[in-house]
Amino acid sequence: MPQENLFQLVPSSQTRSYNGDSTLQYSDLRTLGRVPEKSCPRREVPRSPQAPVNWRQGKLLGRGAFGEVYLCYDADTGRELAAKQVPFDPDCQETSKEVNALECEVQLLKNLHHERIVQYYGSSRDLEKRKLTIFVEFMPGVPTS
Ligand SMILES: Nc1ncnc2c1ncn2[C@@H]1O[C@H](COP(=O)(O)OP(=O)(O)OP(=O)(O)O)[C@@H](O)[C@H]1O
Repeated sequence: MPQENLFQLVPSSQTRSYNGDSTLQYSDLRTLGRVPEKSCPRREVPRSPQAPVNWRQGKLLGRGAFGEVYLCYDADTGRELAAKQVPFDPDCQETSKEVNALECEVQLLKNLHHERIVQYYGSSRDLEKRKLTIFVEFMPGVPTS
């Protein structure tokens, strides 16, 4: 199958990325002496990972309790990620609160950098499609479900 049929381009104007930064980084913890220098070998992860802006949706990787996970191609960096899509009702105050809480959680998880922890890159809310997309490191060996 030609490469262009594998991904669907998601224009950045449709999505609202939540890339706000919290200030405490792994390296800050190291400086503070909370993490031993040798306990965490560093990976090639940007200091402050960002959710992709222009990205293409690829094949379905699996389904979980809260939504579907798709392969995602970041058109700006050429990187492959996994995009977890959680449907929500933007007109419902209750679910909007839950989505806010999820976004905050992703913001915290973005600051965890460890080779044994899947890297979070951020999230974006699409009100039109009524979905919150959470971007995480793509783990090629994970069996599809
Ligand atoms: N980072 C990833 N890289 C590759 N595939 C993934 C990744 N994350 C999830 N998947 C695939 O998507 C499926 C669903 O994942 P998801 O995290 O939504 O659900 P889960 O692991 O069952 O946990 P839960 O539903 O409790 O959140 C997984 O079983 C896996 O096949």
